[in-house]
Amino acid sequence: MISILKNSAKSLYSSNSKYLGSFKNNILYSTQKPCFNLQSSTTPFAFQERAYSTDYIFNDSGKKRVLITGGLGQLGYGVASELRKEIGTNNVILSDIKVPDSSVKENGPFVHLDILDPEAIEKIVVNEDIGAIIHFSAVLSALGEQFPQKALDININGTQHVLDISKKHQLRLLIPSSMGAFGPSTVRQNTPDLAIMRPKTVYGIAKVYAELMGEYYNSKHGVDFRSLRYPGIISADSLPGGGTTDYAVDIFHSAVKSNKYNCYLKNDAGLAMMYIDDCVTETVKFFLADNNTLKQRVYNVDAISFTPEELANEIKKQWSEKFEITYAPDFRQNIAITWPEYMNDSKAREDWGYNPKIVSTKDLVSVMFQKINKQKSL
Ligand SMILES: NC(=O)c1ccc[n+]([C@@H]2O[C@H](COP(=O)([O-])OP(=O)(O)OC[C@H]3O[C@@H](n4cnc5c(N)ncnc54)[C@H](O)[C@@H]3O)[C@@H](O)[C@H]2O)c1
Ligand SMILES: C[C@@H](O)[C@H](N)C(=O)O
Repeated sequence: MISILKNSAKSLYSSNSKYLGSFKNNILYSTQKPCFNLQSSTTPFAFQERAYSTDYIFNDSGKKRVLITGGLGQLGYGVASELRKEIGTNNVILSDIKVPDSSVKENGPFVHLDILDPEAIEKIVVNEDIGAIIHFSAVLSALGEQFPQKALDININGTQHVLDISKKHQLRLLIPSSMGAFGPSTVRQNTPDLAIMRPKTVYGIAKVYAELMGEYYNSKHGVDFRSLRYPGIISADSLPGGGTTDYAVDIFHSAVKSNKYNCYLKNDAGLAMMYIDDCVTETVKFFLADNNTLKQRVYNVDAISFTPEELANEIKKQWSEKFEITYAPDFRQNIAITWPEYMNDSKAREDWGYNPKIVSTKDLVSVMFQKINKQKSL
C-alpha cells in the first residue's frame, strides 16, 4: 500500500515509510514500478508509461550507485548535484584526477581517480557498488590540438577503459559526444543525427571512436551505452576547460571586468550552443530514461545558435552600449568552421522528451548576467 503526502509533495512513501520515488511536473519518477501521473489521474492515480527507469542503477537492495569521472570540469559538478536530487546524495560518486575544493567533499562522496588507471576504476566499481558510469574525463578540442598525445591517451584509452569495465560489470555508461565529432564535409545547418563524420581534430576523432565503440559494445555485449552530441556549453559559475566554444563564456566575464573582449573567432563564426542548466537537466533526464524509449544510442541535442557578433550585440543591449568586441582569429577559427551552426535534435525530442528552456540569444544573455551579478553580490 502507498500513501501520498499531498499533491504538491515532492516524495512518495509506502505505508512502512519506504521511499518510492519523487514527483516532478506531476509525474512520479519511481525506483519501482508503476509510475503515476497526478495531473491526468482520476482515481486518484492513472497508470502511464514510466518516465524514468532506475532499475538498472538500483538493485533490489538499493545498492547500485553512479560514478562520474572527470567530475571537476565544466559539467561534472552540476550533473552530480542534479542527479543527487533524483537518486540520493550518496548514490552519486564524483571523481577526478584534480584535487577538489573542500566544498566538493562536503556536498557528497568524492574519490580521486585517474581514468588511465583501469585497475583503480574497477576497484571503485566493485567496492562502491557502482551500477553506472557517467564518463566526463576528457581533453577538449583546442587543448587537444595543442597536446594531441595527451588527448589521444585520455580521450581514446580512458574511454576504452570505461567501456571494458562496463562490459565486464554490465554497467550503464553515458559518454558525451560533441558537435566536434562532425567535420568540414558535414552539412553545417540542421545537421542530422546521421551525417558524414570526418572530423579534423584529435578530439573529434576520439568522439567518433567513443560513439562507434559504444554502439558496438551495446549491440555485441549488452552495455547500456548512451551518448549525447552536445553543442558548446555556456555556464556562469563553472569555467570551460580548453574548447573552441569557450569564447562564449569568456566574453561575459570580460564584459563585466573591462567592457571589452578580444575574440579568437571571426565575427561570423556561427556555432551551436546550450545553456548549462539545460545541459544538466536534459543529461540527467536522458541518463535516467527507460532504455525502451531509446531508439538510438547517440542523439544530437541543440538549443541556440549565434555568431560572436550576434552575441556581442546582445551583450551591448543588455549590459552596456560601451561594450566593445575586437577579432583576432587563431587556430580555433579553423576548428569552428568545421562544426555545425545548428543541429537537428528532433529524434531526442521524440524519443525521450528533450526540451531545453533557453533557446534564444536574448534569454541566454539575460540569464548569464543574472547569474554573474548574483555571484558578485555574494
Ligand atoms: N563543455 C562543453 O562545451 C562540451 C561540449 C561538448 C561535449 N562535451 C563533453 O562533455 C564532457 C565533459 O566536458 P567538460 O566541459 O566538463 O570538460 P572539462 O575539460 O571542463 O573537464 C574534464 C575533466 O576531466 C578531467 N581529467 C583530465 N584527465 C583526467 C584523467 N587522466 N583522469 C581523470 N580525469 C581527468 C579534468 O581534470 C577535468 O576536470 C567531455 O566528454 C566533453 O568532451 C563538453
Ligand atoms: C563543443 C565542445 O565539444 C567543446 N566545448 C569544445 O569546444 O571543444
